[in-house]
Amino acid sequence: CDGCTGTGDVEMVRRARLVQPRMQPDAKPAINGPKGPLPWGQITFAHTSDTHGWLMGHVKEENYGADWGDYVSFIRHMRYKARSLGVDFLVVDSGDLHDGAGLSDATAKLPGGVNGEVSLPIFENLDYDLLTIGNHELYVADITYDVFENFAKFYRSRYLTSNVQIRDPKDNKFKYVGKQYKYFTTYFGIRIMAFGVLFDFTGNANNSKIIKAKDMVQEQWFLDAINTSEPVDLFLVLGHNSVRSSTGTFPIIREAIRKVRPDTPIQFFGGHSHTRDFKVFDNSSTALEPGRYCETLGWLALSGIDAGKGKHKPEGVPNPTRPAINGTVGAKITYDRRYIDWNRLSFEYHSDNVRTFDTPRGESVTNEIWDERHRLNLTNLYGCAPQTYCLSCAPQDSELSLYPLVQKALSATIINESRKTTARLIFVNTGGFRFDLVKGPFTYDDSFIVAPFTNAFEYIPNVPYKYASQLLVLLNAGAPQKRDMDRQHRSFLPTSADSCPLDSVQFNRALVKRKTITRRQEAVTPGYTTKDDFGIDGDDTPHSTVPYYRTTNDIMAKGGFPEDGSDPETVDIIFYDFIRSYVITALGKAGVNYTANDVSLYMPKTFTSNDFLPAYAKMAWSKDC
Ligand SMILES: O=c1ccn([C@@H]2O[C@H](COP(=O)(O)O)[C@@H](O)[C@H]2O)c(=O)[nH]1
Ligand SMILES: [Zn+2]
Ligand SMILES: [Zn+2]
Repeated sequence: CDGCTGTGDVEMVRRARLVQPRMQPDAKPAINGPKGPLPWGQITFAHTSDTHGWLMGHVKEENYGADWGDYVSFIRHMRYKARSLGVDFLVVDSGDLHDGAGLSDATAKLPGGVNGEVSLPIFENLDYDLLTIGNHELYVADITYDVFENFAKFYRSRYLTSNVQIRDPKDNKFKYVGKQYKYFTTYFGIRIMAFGVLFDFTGNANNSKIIKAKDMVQEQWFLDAINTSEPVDLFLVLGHNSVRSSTGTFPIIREAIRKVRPDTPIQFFGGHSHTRDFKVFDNSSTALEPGRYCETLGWLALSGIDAGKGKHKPEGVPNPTRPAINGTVGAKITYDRRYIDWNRLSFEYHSDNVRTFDTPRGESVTNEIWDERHRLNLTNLYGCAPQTYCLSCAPQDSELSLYPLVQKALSATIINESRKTTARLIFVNTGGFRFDLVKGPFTYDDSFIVAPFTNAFEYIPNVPYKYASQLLVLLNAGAPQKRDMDRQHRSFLPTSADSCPLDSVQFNRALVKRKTITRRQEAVTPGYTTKDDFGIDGDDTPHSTVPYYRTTNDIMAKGGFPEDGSDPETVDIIFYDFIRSYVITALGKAGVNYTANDVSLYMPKTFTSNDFLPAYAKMAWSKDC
């Protein structure tokens, strides 16, 4: 496979932008397209969530290959279209901007750097109407402070954090990261009261505070906001908050608003569970959730609000016709929703703008992304993965799965020289692995895509084996450290089935960012197949379903065990700091008590959960892809 060097210089990037598609003669674009025009209502919303730094798009997957510049261009066209249709259009985001891709995460590894310091300013090229905070803005104190000092100040009254505060180091006082609420009137006259509510998250760093939803709804400022004497035609509640799972707190907010406003429409925009979803609460209250990782743009059209001078039924476009609760006669509010695949074909098609799609701002955002990709060395090659290892496309003990590879890599790389004669058991949470590891060049960028967190390897020395040997079962029976189990899942889908893994730099212009992607006519491709409260017709591009297998909370790797197969007397128990409390609890259940004072670092602080796969790739995989 020539050209698969996996490295690149600035010139190469620039040249790659100019070259024609380098497809195999028989390779077809692995993409099929939208089923038809989007619905537009009296007010229509474009909704992102859980972008996790994927602003470069999925460079190895054409179906999710649009970058942030493409999205900026798309929104510009859609704002124009809304005005010409005579309807309101709002663009909203539900948080989790960090942890998941090199563009956001690599800066934390630079001296004095912070995760997000490059990606957030790129994100800011989008003129969002409303945004809110996610839990990934709160795990690390420096990130929260950066969001408070820069991002929240950039979006000013549009960044809503109704229940999240930060301790400002300047005066040691707790302050809201953004604003608690926003009251505003849209261009066509709809009067809106908006909030931004994070689920009851508890894993935050100690410079922030999350007020539980049940407490927030009793606070005077909230009661004043929902009881305001100003007219409110529509409540908007953004929230990094699953619309369906039991961890979601939207029902609490809804109940509080409904007590004083029984009939006012309430529209929720959720996130966090990485799922495409639409939930109906009552006939004028529903919630949308738009998936993850710049794979989906959520779209919601809503009509029937008793206000404003915008059209309820714009001409020449599909209008929402469904009441929230199926079969309701005479329902005032009607809805429709769509989940748009994040690619150029979808964006160009829906903007009715194939020839002049790229706006100057969109082009410059794309250029900035690719310059930063180079500056941050994201295409640096560790080795060539001999196959694709997936998170959920196969049973977790299958050779197709990522987890046997993780076990092998942990055994080979997590060795403390001074302890190497002591047998060790290494425990990691499967929630720390976020995306498939794809066949071909495994780069610095891919290291964040697969395992973005920088959790330390800690240990408890010399634990009697009779207790340690029970640990995995107890961890997996205990409280989950991973994301909700009911998430929608999707595995990696190669750009074209048998194309050679092109140089990661060239993936962009050569395949993903071709000006106009040709629609594949003959068959649907694998991808998201969503079932929500409105049924199975929400996906904008129809797909066939991909297989999905669940995983356990944690997995275990071994090292340094006696060669004769006998059990050691004692072992070192090694684990990510992220799961320390679960390990201590589980050991207690096994019958032996330890505390945090018994825990110390096993590997240097600088060798984290993000480093062991690169270390393994360097030692085990060829560099000749
Ligand atoms: O240091 C960390 C932080 C998080 N995780 C995992 O991530 C999920 C939460 O991710 P969302 O995108 O908010 O759903 C958490 O449940 C952990 O599984 C981690 O492993 N290490
Ligand atoms: Zn997330
Ligand atoms: Zn989240």
